[in-house]
Amino acid sequence: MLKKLENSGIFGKIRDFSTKKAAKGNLNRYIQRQSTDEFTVKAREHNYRARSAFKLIEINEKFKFLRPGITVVDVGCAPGSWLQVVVDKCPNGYALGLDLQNVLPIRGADILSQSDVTSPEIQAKIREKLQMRQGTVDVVLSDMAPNPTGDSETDHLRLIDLCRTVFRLFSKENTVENAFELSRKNGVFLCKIWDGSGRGEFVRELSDRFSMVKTMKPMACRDMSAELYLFCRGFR
Ligand SMILES: C[S@@+](CC[C@H](N)C(=O)[O-])C[C@H]1O[C@@H](n2cnc3c(N)ncnc32)[C@H](O)[C@@H]1O
Repeated sequence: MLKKLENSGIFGKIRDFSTKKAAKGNLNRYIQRQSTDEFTVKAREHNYRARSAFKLIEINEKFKFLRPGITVVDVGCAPGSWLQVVVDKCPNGYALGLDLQNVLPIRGADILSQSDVTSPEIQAKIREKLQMRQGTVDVVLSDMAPNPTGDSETDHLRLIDLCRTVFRLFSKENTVENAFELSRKNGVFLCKIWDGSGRGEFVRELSDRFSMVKTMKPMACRDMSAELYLFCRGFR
């Protein structure tokens, strides 16, 4: 990759030699981090499908919300590393994952591939699957990421919108036809956002419905990334 960039002439545009050397050095370090960073290596060792497994593991170590026997819905689950963690931490529970993309099967999880959470038909399917269980959900996870447009503010607002769609699906006074119920006994909603101007308002909306809303950036998030996780507990 470094060679390709060199050939593209990008470094030729930097006149100052020391700056050029520093830029190449930074990029080299970045490329190395991509393929060998601690979490990528650990993910391979533990057979997780993605390094993001360690984000959920860290958040769970802090808040201890994944436990045996619970029902978990994981929205935007592909390739499936969060689901792998859920299945592992919640034996005898029920894990339902869905994603726009195809997701390879995971033993112990129910998966809806090629499924858009904003579609009423898919929402009806989720509700149907949950009704076959006890009906309420203990934990709703959303690690969704829409395709980036390149404009960070637009991307930020689109992701908040997606998170809001999920939030409204289990909200008490919602009028969404296919809503399902989040447990009032310590129900948890964990969602990823990309930081930006709409964060405050969304956190306020969540705070109206949850007794606790915490913002965190797990160690496995890449340094440059604007991603943050909102952990909400105590649904009312
Ligand atoms: C960062 S990945 C999730 C990684 C996953 N947590 C894991 O650990 O394997 C984000 C996913 O969100 C999905 N996604 C984006 N918009 C979606 C939507 N409207 N409905 C369902 N999934 C969506 C994408 O297809 C993508 O696979």
